[in-house]
Amino acid sequence: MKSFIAGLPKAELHLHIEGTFEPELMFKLAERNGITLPYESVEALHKAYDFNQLQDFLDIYYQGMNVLQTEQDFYDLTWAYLEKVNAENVRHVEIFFDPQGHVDRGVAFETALNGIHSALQAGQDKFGITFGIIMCFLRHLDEDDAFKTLESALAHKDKIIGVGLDSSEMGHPPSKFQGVFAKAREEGFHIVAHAGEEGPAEYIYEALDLLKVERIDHGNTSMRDPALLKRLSDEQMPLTVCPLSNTKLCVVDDMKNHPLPNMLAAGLKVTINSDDPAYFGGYLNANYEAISDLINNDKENLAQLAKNSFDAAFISVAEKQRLNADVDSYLAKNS
Ligand code: HPA
Ligand SMILES: [Zn+2]
Repeated sequence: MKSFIAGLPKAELHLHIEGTFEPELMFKLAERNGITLPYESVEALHKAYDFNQLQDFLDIYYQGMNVLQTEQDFYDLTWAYLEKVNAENVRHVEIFFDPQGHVDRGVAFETALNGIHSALQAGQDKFGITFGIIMCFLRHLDEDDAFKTLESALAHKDKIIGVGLDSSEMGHPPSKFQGVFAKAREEGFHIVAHAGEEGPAEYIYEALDLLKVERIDHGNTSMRDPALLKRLSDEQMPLTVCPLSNTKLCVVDDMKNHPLPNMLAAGLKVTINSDDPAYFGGYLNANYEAISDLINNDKENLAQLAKNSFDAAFISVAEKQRLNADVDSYLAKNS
């Protein structure tokens, strides 16, 4: 099944570029920028990746980000990710970045954006991987700060396709950001939000009704609310599910108890994603491999998840059809 997954054409729709920062590259860039990391070695840093909840991870994630200083750093980070996913037959990526995580420590919005964007453009030219950039608001900060961030983005609509919401979920419901998301919609950005990773099903309703999202990032706690499940299924609202993230952050206690099969049985449009692969133990194919047993190692089921990733992407209908046809012909040749 590993080789079937490896060759399957697929898209990644839930990926924080700062979460692809591998310890080896972090040490290299720290040295280049004259920064001393609070860890002795790559191994010591790896050992710190032991999380009981989302906040444990976020503390380390924001610390790692401090190393990113120059446009070249953001380029190198993004390029390393593209080389990985190119080897995994990923055909399209929509990646998050956290501008406030950089601007608040004196790194300009444009430094981060231009570095990420030019690497993605180079990846499209060299590997044919198409892309979109989604900027996320940090929900532990206030809505004014998010408004300022949106203001910065308006000059870069050619590079940013959407707006999302991430960071510490509990106590920071989507309703806190209703105004800034209304403005982002007016400005024509696509809208997504993390909801129901740790937070209650109520936060998923808020993301749908108040932010008017086009996809839900995670959405695990919808499983506790049959009426919400029915609605998500009726609307075919895509969920960007992240299996290795879920076990690493203890959202799910064990992969064998992952809700993916129940989500599919409920008729949800589920996609598989890696979230923060440098921290959670695997890139996109490893996430497909992690859930393959749960869907009976059935090639059609795996192919359906890949097709869902194209259906849920912010690309044209013609592109979706072309990419889905690639999945169908791959399945036909490899059944
Ligand atoms: O998994 C996540 N959840 C919330 N915020 C995040 N920021 C990076 N990764 C995550
Ligand atoms: Zn995420």
